[in-house]
Amino acid sequence: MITFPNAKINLGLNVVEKRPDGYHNLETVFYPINLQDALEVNRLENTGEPYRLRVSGSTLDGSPEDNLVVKAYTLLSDAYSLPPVDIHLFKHIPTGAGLGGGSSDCAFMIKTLNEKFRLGMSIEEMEKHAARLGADCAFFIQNQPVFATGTGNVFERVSLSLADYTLVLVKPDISVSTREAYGGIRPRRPETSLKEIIRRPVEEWRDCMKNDFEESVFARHPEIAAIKDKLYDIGATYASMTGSGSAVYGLFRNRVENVSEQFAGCFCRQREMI
Ligand SMILES: C[C@@](CO)(OP(=O)(O)O)[C@H](O)COP(=O)(O)OP(=O)(O)OC[C@H]1O[C@@H](n2ccc(N)nc2=O)[C@H](O)[C@@H]1O
Ligand SMILES: Nc1ncnc2c1ncn2[C@@H]1O[C@H](COP(=O)(O)OP(=O)(O)O)[C@@H](O)[C@H]1O
Repeated sequence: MITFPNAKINLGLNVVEKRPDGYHNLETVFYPINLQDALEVNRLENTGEPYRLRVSGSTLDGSPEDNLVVKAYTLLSDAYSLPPVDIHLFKHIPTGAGLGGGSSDCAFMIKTLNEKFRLGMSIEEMEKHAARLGADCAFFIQNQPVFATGTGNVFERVSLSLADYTLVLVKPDISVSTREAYGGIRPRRPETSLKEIIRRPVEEWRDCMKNDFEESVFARHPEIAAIKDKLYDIGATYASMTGSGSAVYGLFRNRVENVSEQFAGCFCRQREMI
């Protein structure tokens, strides 16, 4: 069985408070985008191993046990009797980007195992398992635009469509650690809730929709700030870093000419919004 785990962007991100467990409560809108890995899962016959993982496309650091698709398999193996599996992951979504690629692979692995081996889990059960493996994994179970609170695991559906926009996504060759990014933040509640801001026209977002990670990440990496400025220079209606970075996106009313040349040296993709 083959599925295509997609990336997300954050529309605004407010880190509102630090929790006693060291994590942070946030408010953000998660929005799925058209940039995908591929994940194939088959039964593994006659090898005696519980699983085999092959990764192609871009390389990933760490051993197979560190991979979130294997963590998802291992977690579900504790609760259900699962046969050995042969996993092939084609990585296309850049990592350390704020695009949630690893989290999406994890959630799609849970959905695949549920369907392929008829585990009978409800959406809520799958979300609960996903949330144990990463703060933003649960979003990818339903994969619909949501206003997210808590650590990024409490969702409220929002009726928002950006289907009329073109996305330009630019990821410089810089990785930002999520843990470090949270460390650079002084949490506070925004004056206007994001839930209210997303109801305004996209043209107004530039003046009121903020990603709280930008201040400290841009101070450390001015190259990332320069990408955002350039996206506005070439006509973006709205531009922002996504999540804890380092990818930056622009929403455009029309397609952009020669976009790869404008951001030479960066991973750069242009896609219609979902
Ligand atoms: C910043 C966000 C916003 O969408 O996305 P990304 O930039 O990773 O895509 C998420 O909150 C990232 O979620 P995720 O990437 O799943 O985080 P995890 O692996 O669970 O946590 C990595 C580390 O970040 C910190 N962390 C994470 C989430 C959170 N709400 N508060 C935190 O303080 C913790 O120090 C944790 O050890
Ligand atoms: N299947 C996977 N794909 C990508 N990263 C993974 C995966 N499994 C584990 N990881 C680890 O998770 C970390 C965060 O990955 P990812 O979710 O892609 O980025 P981000 O948190 O920037 O959105 C990476 O540093 C990587 O080592």
